[in-house]
This record gives sequence, C-alpha cells and structure tokens, in this order.
Amino acid sequence: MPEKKVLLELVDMCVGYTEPIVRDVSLKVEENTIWSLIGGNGAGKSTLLKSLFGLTRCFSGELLFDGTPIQDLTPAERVRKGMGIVPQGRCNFPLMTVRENLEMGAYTLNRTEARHAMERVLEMFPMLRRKLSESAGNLSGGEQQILETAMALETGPRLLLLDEPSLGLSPKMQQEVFETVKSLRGEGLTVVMAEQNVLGSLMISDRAFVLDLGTKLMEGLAREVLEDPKIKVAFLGADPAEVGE
Ligand SMILES: Nc1ncnc2c1ncn2[C@@H]1O[C@H](COP(=O)(O)OP(=O)(O)OP(=O)(O)O)[C@@H](O)[C@H]1O
Repeated sequence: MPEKKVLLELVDMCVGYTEPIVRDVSLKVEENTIWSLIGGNGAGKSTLLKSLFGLTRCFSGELLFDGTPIQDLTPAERVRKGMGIVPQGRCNFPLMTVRENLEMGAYTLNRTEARHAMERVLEMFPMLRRKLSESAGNLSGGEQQILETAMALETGPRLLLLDEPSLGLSPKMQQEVFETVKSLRGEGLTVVMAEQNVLGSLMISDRAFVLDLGTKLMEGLAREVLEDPKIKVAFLGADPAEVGE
C-alpha cells in the first residue's frame, strides 16, 4: 500500500502556559487518519491539542502543517491553512438558533460560500436541518457537540482538532458522537482528538498518543494501545494480576 502523506508533524514540541506542561512531543499525523490523545487527568491532553491551534504557548520545537512551519501563525491563520477546532464543552451560543450558530461558523466566508458551506454540513448532519429554528441551548449535549463540529467544518478544514468531544455525555450520546467522528474520516478528514473515554476513542481511532504527566508514555496503532497491559490497568479497569502487570 502506498504510504499516506503526513499532514501534521510535531517536532520536539514543548508547550504550556507560563511554563512548559507538555515536553518533547514528536509525532507524524498522516492524512485521513484519526488520532486519539489520551492520558490521565491533568496529563496535558488539552494543552497539547490547543497548542496545535496556537491557543497555548509553544516554548520550543516545530509544528508543520502540510510541510510548512506554522508554530508562529495565529489561530485565524491556521484556519486559513485548513485547520479547525471544536473546543471542550457545550455550544458557545446557546441563546442563538441552530441556523444562527451555523451562520457564525461561516462568518469568514462570503455569502455564496457560506450558503454552500451550510448546505454541505446540513447534508452531513440531517438532524441539524430539522432543528434549524431551535435555540442551540435546547439541543441535547450530543447534538450540541455535533453542531459545534458542523460549525468547525464549514470552513472546509482538512484537519479537525476535537477537545474531549464525549465529555459530559451519556454513553449512548458518546457513541453517537464517536460515530460522527468516524464518519469524518470517510469524508477525507484527518482528526486529532483529546479524550478521556479511552475505550470509546481508541475503538474508532487509527493511532494513539498516550501522555503521562506531560511526556510521551506510548504511541502506536490504536488497536495495539488498546491491548497494552499498562493501558488496560491504567484506563480500562483491568486487574494488574490478570494482565500480568
Ligand atoms: N490556562 C492554564 N494556565 C496554567 N496552567 C494550566 C492552564 N490550563 C491547564 N493548566 C495546567 O496544565 C496541566 C494539564 O492540563 P490539561 O487540561 O492539558 O490536562 P488534560 O490531560 O486535558 O486533563 P483533563 O482530562 O483532566 O482535562 C494541569 O496541571 C493544569 O492545571
């Protein structure tokens, strides 16, 4: 099989706030793959994810998108390059209707582009079309997550960053959101998501990067990470004696 093109490359990245939180991360995200960033509470998943969009400070290292260094670009410039992000939490404009939220998602586009973008995401997520006139805040948590994803998709990103998309959702809704993420790969997108739901995210991912206290614990095929005894004990509730840890 021909090798896939690398869309995003992190080279020895150290990122954080007033001081580095995540250190020496290098990884290559190939086009049209789903990556999970997993780790315990406070491991640095969100910090690393946000750094890919320029929302946290990059202390050292390099970040390349499609072969071009982007670590000095603003988030808006990264959107123009083809990146999108769905931040943690529910929708940002709960008092506005679903239609108005989608108009917000397309505000950088001209009128014709915006109309096409909205139609494209409504084709992808028919549930949103049925709820166009409802207040976004009245949607269920999972539906709000899908609305946020649709908004991020309106600018036509090649890479979508998701910060804990399943957070606070019922198991059924989590499953729905993960199915939605999986469908994005079918649309040709590349996805990097920070997740606490290790099983749910690894089940739909191609590869995984595991953080422990801000450094790399493991990286590999999602199905191999899922079978790793350390991961089973730390995140999946396995008995150490049973998995030989
Ligand atoms: N705005 C901030 N300023 C300073 N430190 C922060 C900020 N946000 C997070 N941190 C710190 O960075 C560390 C990593 O936090 P982060 O949210 O990236 O972890 P996480 O792996 O996503 O955790 P969780 O799964 O609990 O959300 C924590 O120690 C946290 O206190």
